Amino acid sequence: MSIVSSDAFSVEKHVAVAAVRRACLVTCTVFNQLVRDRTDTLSKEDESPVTVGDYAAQAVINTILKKAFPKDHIVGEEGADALREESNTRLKERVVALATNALKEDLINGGESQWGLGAQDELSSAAMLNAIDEGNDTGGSNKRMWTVDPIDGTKGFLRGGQYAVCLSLIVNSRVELGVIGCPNLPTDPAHPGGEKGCVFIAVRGQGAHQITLSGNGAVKLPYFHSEKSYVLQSEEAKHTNVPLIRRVSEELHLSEWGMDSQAKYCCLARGEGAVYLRMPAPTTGDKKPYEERIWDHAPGSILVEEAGGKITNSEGAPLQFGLGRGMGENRGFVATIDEGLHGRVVSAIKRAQLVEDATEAKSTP
Ligand SMILES: Nc1ncnc2c1ncn2[C@@H]1O[C@H](COP(=O)(O)O)[C@@H](OP(=O)(O)O)[C@H]1O
Ligand SMILES: [Mg+2]
Ligand SMILES: [Mg+2]
Ligand SMILES: [Mg+2]
Repeated sequence: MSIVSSDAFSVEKHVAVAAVRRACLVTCTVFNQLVRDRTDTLSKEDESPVTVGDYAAQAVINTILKKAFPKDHIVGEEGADALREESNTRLKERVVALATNALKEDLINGGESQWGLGAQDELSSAAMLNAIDEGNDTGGSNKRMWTVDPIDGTKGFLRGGQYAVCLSLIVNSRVELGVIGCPNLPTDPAHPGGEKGCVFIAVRGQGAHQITLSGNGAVKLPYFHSEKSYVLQSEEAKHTNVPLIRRVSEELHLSEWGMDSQAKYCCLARGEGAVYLRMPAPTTGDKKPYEERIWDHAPGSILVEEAGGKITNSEGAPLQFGLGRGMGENRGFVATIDEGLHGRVVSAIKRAQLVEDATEAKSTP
């Protein structure tokens, strides 16, 4: 029999919160200084955007993780190859400067340990790029590994909407800890125009909490009850199956709420939404559906579970975090706080898929 003490993963939690808060210093600076005039953004091979903020935030998080837990593996979204190209020297210099500043800055309410760099410490450009590349682990089932998504919802970030800095710890395929920073999310759902900036923290068996980005307070999730019942879904139509979600929402009398990033999981966990629903976008020809990545769902999934909710794929099966960087065949995601509603959503999806299949069969000559 294993005995788990109630403060299991306590050091990991403090390190993860410091890493996410420091990474948020980067993303807020980048948004205020750079994104507004649309500089320092590259397109990745899949045409998704990556900004100076994605690179610098991953450098900050990985530097802190490697200092605290040198033996741990890291599965991070970004890699530093593009920054090593001569044509991107200016971008590289900005990344290094931004990451260095965020690692040195005093973290307000950072507690005893700031998990940053001392004033005298310097990291070379090469060391910073190597830190980004520490995130190139392939993932897998029997290891202790962190997932890092330095900016989740990069498109939301670029349009001044929701985005999230996301970190999780997975041990032998099970998510044990998740920390999500949402700099643009109101701290109080009852006052959407009020203070913004939240950090969400979940540890397996210890519940889920929200603190402010400046490190104040701790509210246990869920704590809010929204008057309307919302289905939270991607703002980006290409990331999901919009017509199918519409059918499910209509059947269950739920209102749709489009939002970028894992901020959706956070809103669900605190009680603002009823369902998080994500279904693979329809593909044409032989093209396979998009394979989801572990860093896009591991932190959000533990947040929902520790808030008392349930998350599975659209067929009611558990999510797979031990297959590698990807999550295997994409069957979508269903998360709810209310367990009874979860089953109703899974059934409604089945019915909506039958209608979808019948419509497709009719239109195929
Ligand atoms: N075709 C697709 N289907 C589903 N998800 C996709 C996708 N293309 C990219 N994504 C992922 O969707 C994430 C954003 O999710 P959401 O739609 O909930 O805002 C992106 O994270 P990044 O912004 O970190 O790249 C990216 O990993
Ligand atoms: Mg991306
Ligand atoms: Mg992401
Ligand atoms: Mg990202």
